[in-house]
Amino acid sequence: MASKVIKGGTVVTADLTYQADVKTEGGVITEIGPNLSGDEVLDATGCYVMPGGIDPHTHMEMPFMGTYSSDDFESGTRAALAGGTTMVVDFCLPSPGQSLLEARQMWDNKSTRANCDYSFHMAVTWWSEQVFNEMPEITKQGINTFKHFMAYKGALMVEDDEMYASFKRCAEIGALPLVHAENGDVVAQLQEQLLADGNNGPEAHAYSRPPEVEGEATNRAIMIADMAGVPVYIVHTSSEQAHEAIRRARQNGIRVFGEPLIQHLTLDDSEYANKDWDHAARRVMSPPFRNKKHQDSLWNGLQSGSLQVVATDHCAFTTEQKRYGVGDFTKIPNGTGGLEDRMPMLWTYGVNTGRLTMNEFVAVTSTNSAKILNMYPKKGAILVGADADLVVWDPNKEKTIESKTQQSAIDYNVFEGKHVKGLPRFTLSRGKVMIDDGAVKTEEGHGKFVERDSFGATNKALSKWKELTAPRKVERTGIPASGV
Ligand SMILES: NC(=O)NCCC(=O)O
Ligand SMILES: [Zn+2]
Ligand SMILES: [Zn+2]
Repeated sequence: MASKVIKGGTVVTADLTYQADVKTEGGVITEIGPNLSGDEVLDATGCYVMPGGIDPHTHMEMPFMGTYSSDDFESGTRAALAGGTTMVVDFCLPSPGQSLLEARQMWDNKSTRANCDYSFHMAVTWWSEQVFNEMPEITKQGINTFKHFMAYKGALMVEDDEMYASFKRCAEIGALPLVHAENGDVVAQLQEQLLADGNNGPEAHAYSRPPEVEGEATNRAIMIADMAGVPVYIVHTSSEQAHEAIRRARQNGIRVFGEPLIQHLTLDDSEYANKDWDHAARRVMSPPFRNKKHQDSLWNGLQSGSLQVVATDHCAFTTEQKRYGVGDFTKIPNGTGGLEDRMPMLWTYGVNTGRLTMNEFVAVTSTNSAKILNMYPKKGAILVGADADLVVWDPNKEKTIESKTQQSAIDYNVFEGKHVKGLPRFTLSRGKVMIDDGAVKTEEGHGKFVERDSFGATNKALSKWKELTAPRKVERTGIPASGV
């Protein structure tokens, strides 16, 4: 591949902002500095050159609620690149009783179509000696994160004893557990009651998942992880109650990460009151959208560092699929899209409003994920030797989001009508220009699997600490004779 120089821009990383050209060759960054030359020049005048976005939470072609999410690895990663995201981390989802290795194979087959690099989390959807035995093999295959669902009773949900066993296994093999934290038993009861009362519309989805079910489960997951001696990552943190549990734990020295979604940061629960059934159902996801108080809490968490990354949980269903739930909200496939819009929306509502600095933006959209998931500085960095996954960000480029021009395969967009200012001029995946001033030049199959080793920095630090503070038998002399 010919060398390229990104010229005349301002490099923005998680910790620095400076003027420099960036040269790429063979898919990696080879030089950073003034007046560089190369075979091809990309004009970055007036732009910020940033590490490409990493979305740590997506679901392509996910088998869920009797259907499959509609974006596959081709359309999903095309949408990602169009919005400045150069890597996604998707979930291998074994069906109950299925081997983890077999599920991995299935996701390998689907991901051959990816336009950008990707990695996988492995879900623990059932528990047995087989799962226990296969977990280390999965980490040897470059997957160091295991997802647990505390919700979706009767489907993906695991019980506390299973979660504790799996967390302990994660601690042994240096893996990081991820948790969807909602109290699935309480949700199931609330769903039943709402339906019995004739509350069957999409708004009842939100009523059945109040912030308390999330706060309780988040706290429980954190406490169980701490007892198992492993750090924990809470996905789609949407409420003050969940954030409060994370914040409190972090202040007490517990290793926990929190991941808000761009949807929860920028869209609120008034959407469910819309008179149009389709409008409300299209926004059904778990946890549901919250009110302004919760949104403020999430923004504050990103700013103060108690929440670390912004994801999408991209899991896109068409209107036709959402209509499976007409007359029974519990059958509306849960999930929303957002891959193309995460970076522009966060820039517009975060950086342009002063809630986030540009460096904080890079941290929460890219670098923090790379560090937490143990792939830094290959990903998430602008350093010599790092992969040339880059976005040349034009802070003056604007558009109104509309589904008719989006890359995603679905027929609507939950951000429809939002005006964003700040968009990619170029998006590069390992040095290849994929988005060129709005023109999509993606290449199906270009994406490669990114291996992530186990025993990341946080696992190492926590296991050392747990060893140091483990219960120890007190050795005594002169023990009195038993009283019996
Ligand atoms: N979030 C959601 O509603 N759908 C995707 C699956 C999940 O992450 O829970
Ligand atoms: Zn979830
Ligand atoms: Zn998800």
